[in-house]
Amino acid sequence: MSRLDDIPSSPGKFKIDKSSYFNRLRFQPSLTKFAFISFFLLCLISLLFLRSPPSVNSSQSDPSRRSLRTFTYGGAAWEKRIRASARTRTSVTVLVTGAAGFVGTHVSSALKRRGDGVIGLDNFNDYYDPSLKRARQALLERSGVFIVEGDINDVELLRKLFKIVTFTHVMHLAAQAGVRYAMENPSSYVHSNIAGLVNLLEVCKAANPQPAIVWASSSSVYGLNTKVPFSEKDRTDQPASLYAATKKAGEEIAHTYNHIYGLSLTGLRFFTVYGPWGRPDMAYFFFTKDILKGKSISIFESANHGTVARDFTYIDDIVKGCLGALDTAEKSTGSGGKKRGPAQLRVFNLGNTSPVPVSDLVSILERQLKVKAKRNVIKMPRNGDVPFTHANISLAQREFGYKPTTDLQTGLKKFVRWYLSYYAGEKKAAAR
Ligand SMILES: O=C(O)[C@H]1O[C@H](OP(=O)(O)OP(=O)(O)OC[C@H]2O[C@@H](n3ccc(=O)[nH]c3=O)[C@H](O)[C@@H]2O)[C@H](O)[C@@H](O)[C@H]1O
Repeated sequence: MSRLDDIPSSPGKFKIDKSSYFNRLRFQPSLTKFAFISFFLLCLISLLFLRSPPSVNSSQSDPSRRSLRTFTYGGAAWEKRIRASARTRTSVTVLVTGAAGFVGTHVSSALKRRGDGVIGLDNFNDYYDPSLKRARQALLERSGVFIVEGDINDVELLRKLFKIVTFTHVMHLAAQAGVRYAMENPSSYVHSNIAGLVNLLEVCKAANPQPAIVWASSSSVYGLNTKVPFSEKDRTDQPASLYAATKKAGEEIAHTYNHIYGLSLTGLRFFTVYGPWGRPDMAYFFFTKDILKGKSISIFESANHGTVARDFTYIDDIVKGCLGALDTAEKSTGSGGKKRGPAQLRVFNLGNTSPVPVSDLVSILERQLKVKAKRNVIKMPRNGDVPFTHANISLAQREFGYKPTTDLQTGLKKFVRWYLSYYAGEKKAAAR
């Protein structure tokens, strides 16, 4: 008879006779008992070892998982810095995720300037040059904002922060940005924009009191819509990129957490934000770099030589919109994971309401930089881009007086001034 024949055909019939097993054990000599206990302890230790978290600061080689790095945090000095940064002269204390990012830095700085308590959180990933993020961090530190290094997917860290500080608000700006990069690294979008959002909302929902949450959605949710200007009431079910799809998913997830847990949630659909301390992956930024280097730039055109245009929005206008949304956010109604009543759920466009063709953006840069661009006009690749965006901002105007005041010419002038001085400074530092 083979050993397989010992196993009954139905697993339900297979029962270990525990009583006889333990009875047998009881009557063994003490040496056997000792051997058994030692073996048991050894197994337990091995199990604990296998389940222990990865070593601190271990970096992952898979680029899609680069932001899963673990971080060192904790300790009295760390908590002291958090408490100091959270000190408020108003009644508002905000956790800003993505604080070392472009919008995150500007918003954190504005909140701190007006007296709010601000704690930043950022994973400093290498989607673009991390030294720029470090420079933004240094800027914020000088104004008293501490950025905790960590990932929004780290539930323990989030819980710890909520234990140390009573946040009245969360300004959730951490995300995997960029429309075209989604084709290169799709999982990073799922990781940050979906899993990270859910993780954060889970911690917020369980907090007592629950904070009100304002978060970054995107103009890209309008996808292939042709009706302009884009209004919040328009359909958003034809995203052109995975980035857009994850932001749209975020809006649906927000609905769920509002409905079940009473979280107050406000999504802001940003329209191509630009300005000083901006993102190097965005066209206005790398066009500037390439024009100065004498490299050719690709300018996309849509079908039949159509113009590709964007409702470029200056960072200071976006910051005003973020603060307006935060100041009009009502309190969440739940506590400790239980809903106590209906809570606020909002979505706003934050755009400039005047789309500009990309070729005009290049002409403005040429004038500001005093260098002629080497233009290479090509058909827009199928890369997730949409031909145009145009915001209707009447809702944000009505709700919190949102009124953009910076045109592209003025905004780019400020950007170019910053760009030249920032990179001249970097060159000088490198030469030293
Ligand atoms: O509003 C948003 O929600 C998004 O805004 C931004 O996306 P976009 O509006 O696509 O900005 P950006 O890449 O600067 O391209 C600008 C223009 O240049 C064109 N473009 C681009 C590259 C190129 O080589 N040539 C070109 O013509 C291109 O076709 C486009 O017309 C953010 O990156 C994104 O994270 C998200 O926040």
